[in-house]
Amino acid sequence: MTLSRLALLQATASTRSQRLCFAARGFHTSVLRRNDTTSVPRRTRNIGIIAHIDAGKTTTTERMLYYSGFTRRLGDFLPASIRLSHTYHSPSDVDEGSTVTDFLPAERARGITIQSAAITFSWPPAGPEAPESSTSTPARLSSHSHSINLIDTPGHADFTFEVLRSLRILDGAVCILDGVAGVEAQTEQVWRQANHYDIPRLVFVNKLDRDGAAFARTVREVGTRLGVWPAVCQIPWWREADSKLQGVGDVIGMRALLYSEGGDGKAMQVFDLASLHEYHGEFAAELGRARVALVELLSEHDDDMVEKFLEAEEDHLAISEVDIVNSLRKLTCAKPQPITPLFSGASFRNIGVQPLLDAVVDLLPAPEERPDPDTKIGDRHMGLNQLLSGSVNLQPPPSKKPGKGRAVQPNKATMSLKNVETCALAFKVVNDAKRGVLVYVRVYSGRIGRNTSLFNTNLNVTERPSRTLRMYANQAVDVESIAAGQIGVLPGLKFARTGDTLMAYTGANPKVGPPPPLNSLQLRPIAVPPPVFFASVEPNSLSEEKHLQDQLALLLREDPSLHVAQDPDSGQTHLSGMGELHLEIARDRLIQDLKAKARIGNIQIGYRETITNTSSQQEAIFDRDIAGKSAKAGSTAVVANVSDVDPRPDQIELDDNNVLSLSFPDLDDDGTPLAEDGRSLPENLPIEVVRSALQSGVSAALGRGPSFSFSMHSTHISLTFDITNHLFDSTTPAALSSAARLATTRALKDAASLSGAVLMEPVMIVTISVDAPSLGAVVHDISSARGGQIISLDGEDDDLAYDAIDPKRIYTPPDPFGGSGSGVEGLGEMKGMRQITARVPLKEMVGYLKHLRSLTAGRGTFVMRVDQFERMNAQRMKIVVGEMRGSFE
Ligand SMILES: Nc1nc2c(ncn2[C@@H]2O[C@H](COP(=O)(O)OP(=O)(O)OP(=O)(O)O)[C@@H](O)[C@H]2O)c(=O)[nH]1
Repeated sequence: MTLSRLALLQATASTRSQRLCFAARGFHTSVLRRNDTTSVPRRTRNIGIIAHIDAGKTTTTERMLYYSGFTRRLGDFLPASIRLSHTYHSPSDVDEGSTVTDFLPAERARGITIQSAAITFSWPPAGPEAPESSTSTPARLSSHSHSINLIDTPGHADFTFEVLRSLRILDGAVCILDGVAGVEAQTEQVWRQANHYDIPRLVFVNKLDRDGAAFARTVREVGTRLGVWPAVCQIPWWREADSKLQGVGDVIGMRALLYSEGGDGKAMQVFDLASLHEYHGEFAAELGRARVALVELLSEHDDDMVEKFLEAEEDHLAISEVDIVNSLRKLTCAKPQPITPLFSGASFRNIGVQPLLDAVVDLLPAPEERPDPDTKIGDRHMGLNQLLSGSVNLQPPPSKKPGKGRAVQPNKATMSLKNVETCALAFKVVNDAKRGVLVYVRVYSGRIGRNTSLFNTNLNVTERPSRTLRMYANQAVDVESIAAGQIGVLPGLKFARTGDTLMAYTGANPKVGPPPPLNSLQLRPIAVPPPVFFASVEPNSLSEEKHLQDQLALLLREDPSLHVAQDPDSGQTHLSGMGELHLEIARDRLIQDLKAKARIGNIQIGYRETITNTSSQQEAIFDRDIAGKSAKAGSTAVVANVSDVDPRPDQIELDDNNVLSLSFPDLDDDGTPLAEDGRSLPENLPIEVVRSALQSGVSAALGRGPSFSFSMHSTHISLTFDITNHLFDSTTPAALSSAARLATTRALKDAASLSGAVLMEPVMIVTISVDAPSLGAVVHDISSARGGQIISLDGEDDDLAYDAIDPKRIYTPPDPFGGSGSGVEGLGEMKGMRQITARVPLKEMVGYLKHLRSLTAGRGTFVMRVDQFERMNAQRMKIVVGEMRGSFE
């Protein structure tokens, strides 16, 4: 018998028919203790909250912080312990714009979450008020205080990259659904991304207090649209008289929690099954049915549960709470996840949040229980621990050119692994008005202390944090160090950007860093999606230019899905991003928060250019002074469309499907002259430096197409650096880069002059949710007026559709508003909202939300992502070019 159940029964023994009124275990508020034992990895949970926009992520997070004792009032801006020294008074809640996690001014103004904030708190609360029962009895994990690092992720489609960036450092996630809207398009998108990273997930069906709440339908949609069996662990408890949500039934612990109406949710009445039978017999019977369904579902996937069931003499209700939790935990952390534990409530009404927190601790994994983190060196992937244990051969393959292979010292690379002390991933950079730039890191091995030298493997620089902090929303607390499995914050770093890998390495000159190939190690690399919108940025005056460039650089450190390109001829700066809202927010951040004095032009679509012809060979010799010193270098370029060139094994993949092939006719792979008496590269120009300088020159040239100044797409560049004609005494990396840029630009112009430019446009995969009566009008609008192509209705022909889950086999309790529980008759209601998936050019989607709303009486929503860039036909190009000319005038 578990302690909580024991306590419950003791309490019920005296006045069995009376209802009990006490704060349930772990549901106390208490003083937050920062130096408790919760930094132990197995007592840590790194979790995120994911969902569709407005599902209630921020409200639920606020409640979590409140119940954990982190804030003293619902919606308090500052954590309780820090607030004591401030005289800060704030209104409450998202609607009033004062929540803890949405703290950027732009977020407050818009009432949506833009940047994910990382917050640490304890659950159950640590400190003297924490329950003492836990240490002696191995009951549920949630009877011990755990440290929860919570990342609040944004729900808007424009911030998908921000969600991805957070997902990769999470060990688990809570997916919040709106109990009225059900599974929405953005949720599906994020769910799939979480599948990609194998993130164990729980579901919380929120907003069940609202009229029209449909728990049963939402549960079934979890199965049919997210492709995972919903394991209903908590059912809503509707009031008999008026069907208002009053509490929840805990299917794991077989008890019911009754919340007082209008209360803060801390105190609740707890009924065990016997007293529930007396109080609300029908609900007690439903709780029993839910338990049967849960045990049946677990048994289908977990043989241990079958055994427990047999041990319990086939009585579903007799299986212990701990056995249920163990089975749920095992299946939640399985790869792929076959079931998702599902909870219910209404965080705005303070119902159901504490059991959800218990579930986070009980069912989601500790960092050490997660698979070995994906690591990349060159183009090879491996687990970090696998790498650090020395079981990966890091030797480069022998040179293919005969007779020129250099003997590599055996085990040299492997030996250097023992010097890797720490590996961490910078997953977020924020410019804090008070503390300067803060870099959020997740540490994967070792620990980061104050002054640890960190080598940035993306930028090849070493830097040291001035302090090590834990972040409590926008409040920072100093800590000695940040250990493996933890999330922390480093101030004082000047270069680290979101997504960079940081490594502490002993025994090397900090300026040089670890030896190759370790110096290129990447933790959990992600591909940055292509930007599809841009706007010009111009300083208000010349004197503002430097400040503007600094602030743009900061913006890019914060958000690598933004791009800044400078046109060397016009001097114009272009800021590009993934969506209209993305750029609008970037603009606000630049002007309002970072105080850049600049004008931002209209937001326009970022088309691409391509070529259909192969250029002639174009040679360029760069010969000019750079920083007062003469600099000279040369190179030769030929460009073609990628489809016209056979792929080479050593080609370099660049952004936008561009490909670079570098040729060194008189050098070996490692830079050694092929001829015995051949000229070699000078010491200050090793082959890696030459390669990287040439590549950066080519990338710069590709940023500006020959006809419309859009970036190039699907272009193959053959660049030749021949030591006899292109290397001079004054050759420097900067000169090499300039020569490569010049040669590539000339080749692009030559190719375009032969056949004219071709524009490419972003084509999106659009998922639209509409009410059934509007379906016809929306489909017609997409396919005729917008030139879109319908791919599927209700995900039927979608490649990604899940077909293994039969909604008739999903258990659900009945809904109070006419909906029904399990059974075929309940399925008709799922047709309430229909889903259209289509491919549509982005140009046709600009301003679409407003139009969709008018077609659907305000009920339609959509999300979209880039499918690919496609060549425009001549007629379409004429229209687009005409419009562009108009907008340029
Ligand atoms: N009735 C009801 N309203 C809720 C509940 N939870 C949240 N809301 C309301 O729903 C709206 C959106 O809530 P948020 O918490 O900001 O949602 P979010 O998911 O964080 O939204 P984004 O940050 O924009 O993605 C607000 O008006 C909340 O007050 C609930 O349980 N019941």
